[in-house]
Amino acid sequence: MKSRSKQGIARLLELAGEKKSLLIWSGVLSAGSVMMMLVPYLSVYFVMAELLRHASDISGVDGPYVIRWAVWGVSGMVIGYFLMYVGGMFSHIAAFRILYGIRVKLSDHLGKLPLGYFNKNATGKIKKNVEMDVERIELFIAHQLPDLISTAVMIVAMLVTMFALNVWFALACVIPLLIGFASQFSMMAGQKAKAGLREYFDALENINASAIQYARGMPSIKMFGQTVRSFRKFHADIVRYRDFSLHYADNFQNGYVSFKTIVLSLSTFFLPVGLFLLSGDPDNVAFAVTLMFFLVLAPGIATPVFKLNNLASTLNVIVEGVRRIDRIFAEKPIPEPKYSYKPSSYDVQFQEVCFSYSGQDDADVLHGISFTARQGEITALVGPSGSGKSTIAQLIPRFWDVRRGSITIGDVEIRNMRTSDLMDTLSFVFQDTFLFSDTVYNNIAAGRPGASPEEVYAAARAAQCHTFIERLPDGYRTRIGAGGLYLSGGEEQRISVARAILKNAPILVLDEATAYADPENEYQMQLALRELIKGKTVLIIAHRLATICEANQIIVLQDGRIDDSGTHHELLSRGGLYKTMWDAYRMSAEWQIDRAVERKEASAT
Ligand SMILES: Nc1ncnc2c1ncn2[C@@H]1O[C@H](COP(=O)(O)OP(=O)(O)OP(=O)(O)O)[C@@H](O)[C@H]1O
Repeated sequence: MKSRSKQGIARLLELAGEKKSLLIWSGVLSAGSVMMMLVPYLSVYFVMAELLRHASDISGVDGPYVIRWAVWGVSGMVIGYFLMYVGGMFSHIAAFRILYGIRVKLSDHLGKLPLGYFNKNATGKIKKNVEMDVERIELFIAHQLPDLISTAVMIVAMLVTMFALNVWFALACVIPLLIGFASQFSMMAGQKAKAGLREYFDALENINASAIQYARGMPSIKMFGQTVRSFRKFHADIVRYRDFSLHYADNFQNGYVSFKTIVLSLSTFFLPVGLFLLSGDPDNVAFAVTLMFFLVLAPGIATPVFKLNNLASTLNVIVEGVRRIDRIFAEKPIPEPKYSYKPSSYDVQFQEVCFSYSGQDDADVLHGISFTARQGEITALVGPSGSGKSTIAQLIPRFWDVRRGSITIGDVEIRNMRTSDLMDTLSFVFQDTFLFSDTVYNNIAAGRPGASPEEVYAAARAAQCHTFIERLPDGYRTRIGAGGLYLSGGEEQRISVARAILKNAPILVLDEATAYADPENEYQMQLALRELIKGKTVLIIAHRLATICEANQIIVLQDGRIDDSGTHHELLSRGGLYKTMWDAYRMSAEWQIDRAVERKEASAT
């Protein structure tokens, strides 16, 4: 926990771990490079001084001395560039290693978070944290950090030189500089500025989240003839971002303008001092040279000072970015047990399970659910929409943890199994199929890494998808998803069934697995599933009640409670909610048949 107290660069370095030495080297080399880059300035000074000293008799100039300084000047520049190049290499290597490290850590951590986290945080927001904030860190480490060091060193070196040459001139430069910085600093580093930056990040995250929602919702927007303005959230977020940015920039205006005016007019401050002192001793050549040197050097300090100012504001952005990345790391993963128990049998038992998505007991969507899905049997969950079927199914792989009660597999509470062990015992076919942007083959093979091609093809055959895959342009090598081919809902679902068949886990959860299948395919899939479920604990959620008539046990749910349970015939004979649902289902099926017959007769006449 101690590490969490670190912030900004320190936390970044901590995240960077062993790559710290590269950063230090890059800083040292950048500082060295800047020192070398100052040598040409010094050489100009000494050459000028020599020339002015012998202005009345140029033949008295020490030629070898002038040449020596010229060589020093050129060498300093060459060495400076070389050090800058090597330092840049180091900082880039460090930056990309850090980028890689943080991304791997983040994705690993995100993978362990309960699904509730993704519910609470929109995809766009997570994407911004994982992509933009991390990317900014790379930019900062690779370019801006060495720049920051070299700029700071350059300013210090220039100031030291100034003080060495003439304390009064130097003070006449430094005091205005400090006043300028103070006016900037008060605006940039105060609590108000920090809060502003936080608000700026929030506005940016909101825009990201609503932009993604906007793009995803495009079919509905088009379908219902909505305009951009009518997609209120996105529009409101854009307006909020604009207003906030303008207001935020406005706040800095006065400070920045006075800072810039002061830094750009440093000669206004030291020139009167210089002329006043020179008027008392007009023949002092050395003093005149120093004044001239200041006239060259003082405007030269403006560039690094502006740079330092910009980099300092970037630093604030980085600190806030790191804070947001840390916020993801601070999210608690699903707790893993110290020792993982492995079940020896695979009955799935719910005991008095209560659950709410928010964690609050007054928002429970499941109330005291108890049932056992036996190994080798099919248990079906039925009930009206929103009665809690999918929630029950998703508690088994611990997408969320129960609020009260327990779920056991065999004799092991699932919270006493490591996630990897729990996942090994489960195959899940979701209502909303998710396929990776990858080849069809890899999508199926994801079910069991290391499976042989024959096993992958056999799973595809069993899931009734081999034939349509063979017909795709590149067969199993066809890429699907973004940048590839799109499949129909039924095809996607059969590929996910093939994935589950390949995994061949002892517990199988099918959440509307045949929802998209047409009658012919549904029959084929039923055959495939019959093969798949032999000897396994099977939990099926189905709206089409015909597909679960033969289940060993049907659990009827209503409003998150078990209304009844039994076999199809038992439930029908009791005449409760199940019978009502069955009658409604039959009627709708008959209505569909009647409609089909009518259409056929109409087309025949
Ligand atoms: N991610 C979620 N966050 C908050 N509430 C949710 C979430 N998912 C479902 N719910 C709520 O939990 C309750 C049960 O939903 P669930 O999806 O389990 O029902 P279901 O019986 O599977 O419905 P359907 O047949 O329509 O899929 C509903 O009131 C729903 O609004």
